Amino acid sequence: MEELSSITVSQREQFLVENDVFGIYNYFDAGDIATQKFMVEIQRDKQLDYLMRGLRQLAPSFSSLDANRPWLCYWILHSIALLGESVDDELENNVIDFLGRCQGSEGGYGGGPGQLPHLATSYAAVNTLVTVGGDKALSSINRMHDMGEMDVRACYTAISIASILNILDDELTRGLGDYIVSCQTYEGGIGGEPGSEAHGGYTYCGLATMNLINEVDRLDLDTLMNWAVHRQGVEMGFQGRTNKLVDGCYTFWQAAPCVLLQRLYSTHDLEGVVTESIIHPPTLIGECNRFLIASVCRDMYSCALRLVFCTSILGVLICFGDNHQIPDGGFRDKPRKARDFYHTCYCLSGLSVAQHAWSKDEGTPPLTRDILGSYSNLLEPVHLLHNIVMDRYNEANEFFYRAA
Ligand SMILES: CC(C)=CCC/C(C)=C/CC/C(C)=C/COP(=O)(O)OP(=O)(O)O
Ligand SMILES: [Zn+2]
Repeated sequence: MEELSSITVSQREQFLVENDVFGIYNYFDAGDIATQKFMVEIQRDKQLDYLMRGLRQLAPSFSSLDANRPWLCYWILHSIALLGESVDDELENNVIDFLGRCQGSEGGYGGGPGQLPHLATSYAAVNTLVTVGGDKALSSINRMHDMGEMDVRACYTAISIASILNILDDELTRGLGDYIVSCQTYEGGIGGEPGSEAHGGYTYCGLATMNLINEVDRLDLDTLMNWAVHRQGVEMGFQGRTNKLVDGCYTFWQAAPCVLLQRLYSTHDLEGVVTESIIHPPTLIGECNRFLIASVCRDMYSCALRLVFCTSILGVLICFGDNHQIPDGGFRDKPRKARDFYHTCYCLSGLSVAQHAWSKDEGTPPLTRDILGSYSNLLEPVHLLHNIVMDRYNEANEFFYRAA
């Protein structure tokens, strides 16, 4: 402890996280096959139980999230959809009715009934209604809109909503590409505003937006990719920004950009950059020095990419949602933190992205080697630009195409 007193707060926190995480990996490595299998198994029943209970009733401590109620609907319903399940008609109707009461008279959704509409809660509400699916949910959305804020998350939520609802036009996209390009930093990632530090959350938002408005080639994609793959630390999880702690939710915010870029490189015929890698999830389990592998591969996209995906799956399953420490389902930020619906949503989303990263097309299921643990861990694929389960997105796409 004497040694610890001479280091900074951040170094101390990093040290403690590494200690926790390596303790879990050592426990995993020392375990027999049955223990290891159990630790990497997504316990669907327990996850669903946690999510369903949250959808019906929340504890009084959730009152601090009163301005985020559409987000709670999205985190929970999207997690349920990722697990390949849906809710009964009564709950669906309650969700549609509740979100209807959050909708402003001039369009947009507030954080709760009577609250001012906000782009972020509008994004959560639209994604929830698309996830619920069906004419009643989709036709409950009033497609009028009103712009307000100015940062990369606001750009993304507005464009994501407009794209899904089929109301994207030149007026909405004018100057947007210039703004996002101006938010890409010297590190390669994207910050929330010009001059701000690159961060995984905004990098996802910026890259997804540039894809949606067909201007992605204007970003420096090589430095972006380089920045994103280097956000994975020795703990195997991802950090949101340089020198910060890993956190389970960045498994989505950082891995989705990696997959988006990988697909972009493939369609631009730059397959040499992303070639088949020799490292597969089973090779990593119980194997000697995974950290050595990480450092050897640091500058090779091919290895780095597959490594990113398989180690992040391992990390997420045993550190952010491990069965021996969160026996009742749910995922969390990091060891010692409590589970919550936000981290459950984004850990599961990141797992899905990683599982489906190597599928050739939408209809082709992933190979067994790309699913860590049993194949029953397979999650539904998501639309990378909206983080909505693919078949729900396709239904909404057709619906709003007809409604145009
Ligand atoms: C569509 C949508 C919801 C987008 C949100 C994207 C997102 C997650 C943005 C992150 C914002 C941010 C700077 C967090 C830093 O928090 P921190 O300092 O507590 O965390 P850190 O140490 O991990 O950076
Ligand atoms: Zn987080």
